Amino acid sequence: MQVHAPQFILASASPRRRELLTQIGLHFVVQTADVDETPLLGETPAALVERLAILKAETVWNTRRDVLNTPVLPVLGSDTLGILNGELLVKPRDVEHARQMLRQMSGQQHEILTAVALATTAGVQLAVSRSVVKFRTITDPEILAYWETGEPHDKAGAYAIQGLGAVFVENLQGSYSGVMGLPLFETAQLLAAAGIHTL
Ligand SMILES: Cc1cn([C@H]2C[C@H](O)[C@@H](COP(=O)(O)OP(=O)(O)OP(=O)(O)O)O2)c(=O)[nH]c1=O
Repeated sequence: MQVHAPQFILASASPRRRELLTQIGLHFVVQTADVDETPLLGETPAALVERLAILKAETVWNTRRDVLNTPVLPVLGSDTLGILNGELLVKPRDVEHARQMLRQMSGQQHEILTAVALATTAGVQLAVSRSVVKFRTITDPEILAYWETGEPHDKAGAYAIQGLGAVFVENLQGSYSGVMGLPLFETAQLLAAAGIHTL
């Protein structure tokens, strides 16, 4: 088996982000950043998603610098959230919260924002992907059955486009990988600007 040297550090616990980066042939190590994801008072969703992506990247960047006191590999951080009628769609706290979000999303369009931040010795570079997702009508029994599968528990907006949740998605305008948690077009551009190429 060939062992590849890591090209960067992924500051994320999300298996989806690992999967997407592996899909485009990148080699990386994971160091998770446990950050407080609570919105600040009056903070817009766009400002929140950018702040959290930067915070995740910078948190890991700073720990690496403290521990090693040497320049380190670039650090990639990311955050995903949804917006419906100006309200945030985050990870559900419980079945009631998921039910409340999915009822509102039923038959409607919502937006998914994913921000990607790359920390390097040159500072932090940021890219944001914005997608519009249209859901078909979803019934209450479907919402409960979906909750029982476990899939929505750790997903922004309480669904996964890459999973069973795909059956709710009538159409999508934007980035499929962005909705899934890491927009590959924007991520590849950020990495390329830091000298990390996929092709
Ligand atoms: C909308 C949607 C979200 N998601 C996921 C992507 C993210 O993992 C998650 C949103 O939570 P995030 O806080 O962005 O990420 P995370 O907590 O999973 O990982 P970390 O903070 O360590 O980076 O929702 C899907 O997997 N599919 C989808 O269709």
